[in-house]
Amino acid sequence: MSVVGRQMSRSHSTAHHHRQYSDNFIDASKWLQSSSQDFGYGSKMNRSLQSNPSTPPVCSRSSSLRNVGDGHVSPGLFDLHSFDTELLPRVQDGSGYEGYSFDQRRSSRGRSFDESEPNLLAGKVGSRSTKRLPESSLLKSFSGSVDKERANNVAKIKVVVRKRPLNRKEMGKKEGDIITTEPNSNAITVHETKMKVDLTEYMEKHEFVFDSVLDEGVSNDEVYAETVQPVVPLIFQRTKATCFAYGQTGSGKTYTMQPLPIKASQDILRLMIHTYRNQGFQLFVSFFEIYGGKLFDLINDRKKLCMREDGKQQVCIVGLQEYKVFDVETIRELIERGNATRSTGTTGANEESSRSHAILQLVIKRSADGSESKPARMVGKLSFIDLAGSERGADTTDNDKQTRMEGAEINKSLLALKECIRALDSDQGHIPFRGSKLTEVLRDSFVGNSRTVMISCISPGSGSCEHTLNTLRYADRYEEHFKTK
Ligand SMILES: Nc1ncnc2c1ncn2[C@@H]1O[C@H](COP(=O)(O)OP(=O)(O)OP(=O)(O)O)[C@@H](O)[C@H]1O
Repeated sequence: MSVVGRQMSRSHSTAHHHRQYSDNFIDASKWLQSSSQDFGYGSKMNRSLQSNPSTPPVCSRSSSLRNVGDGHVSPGLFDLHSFDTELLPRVQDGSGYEGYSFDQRRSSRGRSFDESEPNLLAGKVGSRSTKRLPESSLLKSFSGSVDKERANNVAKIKVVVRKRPLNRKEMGKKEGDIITTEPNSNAITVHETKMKVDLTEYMEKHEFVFDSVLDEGVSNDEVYAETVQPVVPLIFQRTKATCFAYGQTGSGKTYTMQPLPIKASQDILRLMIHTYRNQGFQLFVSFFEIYGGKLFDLINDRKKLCMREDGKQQVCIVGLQEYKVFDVETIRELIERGNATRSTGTTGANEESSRSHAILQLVIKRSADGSESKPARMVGKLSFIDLAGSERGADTTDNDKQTRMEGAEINKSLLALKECIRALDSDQGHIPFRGSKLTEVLRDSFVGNSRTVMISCISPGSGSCEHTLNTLRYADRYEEHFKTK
């Protein structure tokens, strides 16, 4: 298998096993899940949600054809391919950082970005120093030729493993931590207890190597710096980037994915305000889920969506609401709204959300000349996907027909996703995106100038050994090594 983009170096060490026990856990809420349906939007929110409830009319050839309340579905508000990125001229180089502080501007509204961090990271006490790119370096390093160089340096595919701490339940069951990581290494070892025919126990070690291994001491800020932050500037350069969280239920997918879009939109807005100031970039958010092979808009009352292919075999999600956003607070509120819909929608509680794939997209658009009066077209896109629990794919033997069918659908989509990532990894011309709804929806993220980050989340307890091995094998791009003792 090709080693395209293999990154063996680490930006930080995994040495510090400052274990965080379940007391540090926040409740297993879904993405920024809100307990209330009433979000108490302030005036700013009302403006953002009501006056910009969707792709503005100027932005899309299809945008004027809105989805109407009587269930009639008209050409979509959000058409993944209606914006031909190739028609756009490359954006001008950044106009430079002018010392204008976005945080200062935000603080005039009484709350800065960084003040909001604790909400996102609640319950996670980072045991390491946070390794974020300083703002100035983020802004300065992405202009002109540096952009191109950096784009080439960002791996096309990056696979990161994140191990969470043992939780109270696992400790209660006296489960041991069977995962070890090495300092300054991207290797991870699973210690599996096995039994011989004479019933004596032996240990089989499974060693894997990934692009990056993040142990239980790594904070969400560090996860962001290691995964999504490097690709953020690239989406201004016509890149489509996708970040997945894969793993069994309870392994930390939501905990990991939850803060990433907020952090990414902070950086996107910073770049729009500083580096690409006055260049007409606009940021849009959409949030939907794939449940049982069907699409639902999470920020539009779980409205059922349909996917169509146009004459050019380009996929459109008909009716998906897309919100133009100007600040992180609005994005946060939209995500909360989506999460609340996801977990309290007609299909039920959290249990169900681990059977759906949640897809949040940040899309950057710009008109050909950067003016607001001309239709804006997609420049780049960043998709965050909180995948269904991987073990749900095995629900195919369940007695309940619905569960079996859901399991089969999840299985199909996770396998199709793996096939697509493998095809990308080995630079195959043909990418089998037709294998499932999930991969079809993500079609444009796999073709052309794309970046993919897969975060494999694993539980450390001995009771999860089989699922952990399955997750690591799913993500494995290199060779797995076995040792017994
Ligand atoms: N790295 C971590 N540090 C501390 N707590 C964590 C970490 N990862 C996950 N947790 C906690 O573990 C629990 C399960 O995590 P989470 O809900 O993110 O799992 P999940 O993989 O999304 O599950 P599902 O597939 O059911 O949605 C939560 O209480 C969460 O706060």
